Amino acid sequence: MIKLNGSFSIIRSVEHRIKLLVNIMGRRKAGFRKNHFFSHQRRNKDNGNAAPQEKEDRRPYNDIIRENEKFIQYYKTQNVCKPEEFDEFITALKSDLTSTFRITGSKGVAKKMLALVEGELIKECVQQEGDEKPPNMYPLPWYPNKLAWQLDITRKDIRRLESYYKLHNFLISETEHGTISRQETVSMIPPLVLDIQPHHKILDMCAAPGSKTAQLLEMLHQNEEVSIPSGYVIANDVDNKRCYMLVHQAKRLNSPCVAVINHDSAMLPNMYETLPDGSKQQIQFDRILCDVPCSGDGTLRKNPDIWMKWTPANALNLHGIQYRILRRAAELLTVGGRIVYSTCSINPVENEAVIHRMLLEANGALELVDVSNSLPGLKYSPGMEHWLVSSRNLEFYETIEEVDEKWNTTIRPQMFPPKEADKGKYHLNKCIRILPHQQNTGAFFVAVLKKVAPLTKKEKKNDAVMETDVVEEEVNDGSKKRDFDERLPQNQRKRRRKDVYREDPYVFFKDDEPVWTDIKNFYEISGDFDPQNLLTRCQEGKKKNIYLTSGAIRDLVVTNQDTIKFINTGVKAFVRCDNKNMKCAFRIANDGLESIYPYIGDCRKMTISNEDLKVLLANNDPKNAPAIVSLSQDIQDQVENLSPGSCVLIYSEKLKDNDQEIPMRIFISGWRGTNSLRCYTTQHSTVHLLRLLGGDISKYEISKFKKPDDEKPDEPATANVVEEEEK
Ligand SMILES: C[S@@+](CC[C@H](N)C(=O)[O-])C[C@H]1O[C@@H](n2cnc3c(N)ncnc32)[C@H](O)[C@@H]1O
Repeated sequence: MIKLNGSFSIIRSVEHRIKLLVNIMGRRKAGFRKNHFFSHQRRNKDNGNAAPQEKEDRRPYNDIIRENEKFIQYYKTQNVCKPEEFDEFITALKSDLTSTFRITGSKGVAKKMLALVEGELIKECVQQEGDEKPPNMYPLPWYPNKLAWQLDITRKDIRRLESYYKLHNFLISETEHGTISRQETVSMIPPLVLDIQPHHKILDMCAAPGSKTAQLLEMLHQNEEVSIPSGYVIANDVDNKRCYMLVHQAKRLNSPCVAVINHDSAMLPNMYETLPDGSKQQIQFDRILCDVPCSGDGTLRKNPDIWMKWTPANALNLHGIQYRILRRAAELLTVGGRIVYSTCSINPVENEAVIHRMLLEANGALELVDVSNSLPGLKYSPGMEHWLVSSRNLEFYETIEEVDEKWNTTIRPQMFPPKEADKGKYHLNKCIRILPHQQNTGAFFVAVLKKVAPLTKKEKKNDAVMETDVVEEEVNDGSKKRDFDERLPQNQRKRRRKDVYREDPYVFFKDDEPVWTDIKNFYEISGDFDPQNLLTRCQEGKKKNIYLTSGAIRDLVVTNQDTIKFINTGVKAFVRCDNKNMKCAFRIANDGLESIYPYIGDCRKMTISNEDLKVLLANNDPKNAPAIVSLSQDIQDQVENLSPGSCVLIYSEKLKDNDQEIPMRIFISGWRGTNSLRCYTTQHSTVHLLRLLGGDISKYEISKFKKPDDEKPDEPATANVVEEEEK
């Protein structure tokens, strides 16, 4: 055992012992699970990582003392960075985090957004009057196509300083519209190294609030030629409330290829899919993200309250659940598939120790992958191959044999590093550890694992299967199909009966769905479209909204809805609108338009010019829709062939990229009235589109700092309407 400074290595007084006991008993009362793995319910809502926030700790961040002697001693002893860098490491951790965002959307839209960010945004929003040196704003070198940007302004300042209100408005409206994602720099890394392809079956095991799920979905939709990719993302979180944050994320991205589910991922039931011959087979995922719950000390810059409650015990308590989540992921992964394991913790017990334990148990079936080449320019430290395990009192141990008996329940043998002779076997140096001073970010840990062989059942020891044993389910070969009703272990079957499913049902269309004939005829939907992928959320009565899923998601929901708690799926494709002028009771919704557009007949499509679209956007109040005669002759000619009702407006532009031309196409749900034309857009989308088209957005550029009397906008100000949600 290595003893540090005496003040930490022993419990000094009887009073202290009593205090500790009372503390522990208090916690037990509240429920062990709640205080540990489920404590995210009380954590900062935007990352679910930080240590539990006690009531008495709630104070303004400025008042928080960013000191913790144990923390300093712990990481100094662990040698997380070179000794000469340690002060820089701590200084960086004590400073506030800067802001970052990613540009998303189709290639064309992203290109145009990038031009705005590089041009106007810097000039207008960042550089302030009289600023000699504007804040630095730069693209992250390792993120493809300059689509991720870091601003050396803190998120707090952007929110707080009046001079940045335009930047704040920009970030809010574009985030709500879905064209940018506000995401921490380091949090962008796991999806990048998962190497996603559009046909992949992807599982995001701990997904809420969903910034990485969003990134996974964007990557799934990378081939713009295909409106509905064959792959999908299953986004899971154990916390029911946080699942609805995932629903919000998924809604922004309008994908028919995502389902949100609500389970403890360490015990995620097997899921099944239907083969062409109608038989069922267990799903083996191609890619799995395990962004596990963690102590979150890598987020100290964003969540400084962690300074006050950090202790080595947090990591010891989390190691078990982190490992069990990773182990379940390894079971659900196909051979040849990839897992990314990530945490925003600096602690090797939550990082390398979990990976080492997994590699050891997998016995050669999993290998660490070196992904350094896919992140050019990223500064990081290689994974640690040696670390110490410390008690909550900062007694450090090299091996399990040294551990004092009193820590037997908290310090486990699997938390220790590989023995010197075995070091080379595991290549833990292939893990990536990002420290805050390396490029002014939060701290983060990423490991990429590849499954090279099926997991095998380990030998039983003393007639008892060890807790750590890995058992691969019988899967995938068709010959080993399991009785469908028996796929859950006993304990989960009981639990299922107790569960109350509050979600509305997912009612997929049948072949002869009565409303479908009208929709199909009115929009001249092509025969390639499978109406069975449409669903409603009500069994009976008038259908209000009709949602679309991909065929694979439909099969997943239908096949697994008895055992999987689906929280949400489907993108809104049609909305009821009982307008007597239209021969169909449903209008097209903007949300599903990108997916459904190729199937809609030309009879309901119109092309629209920049000028006409700007006029529609500036007047999209239904009572004030522009008269058709006030629009261009081209629009008037097209309208002649279009009966009143819902239609698609198509705006196209060709963007120059060196010698290449990149097409940008935007689809908007429109309404051809008897004498007028309008588009359906929310205020955020209106602002976004006007921005993209070079229109006037001055009436939306309202400073939230101005008192209502100073300025009376004729529409509510963007910044006042929606509060931002960041990760
Ligand atoms: C680090 S956060 C995930 C952040 C998310 N991946 C993102 O990028 O937005 C960890 C999440 O794990 C969830 N969680 C904790 N224990 C879990 C478990 N056993 N199974 C599934 N999710 C769990 C928490 O509710 C929390 O939302």
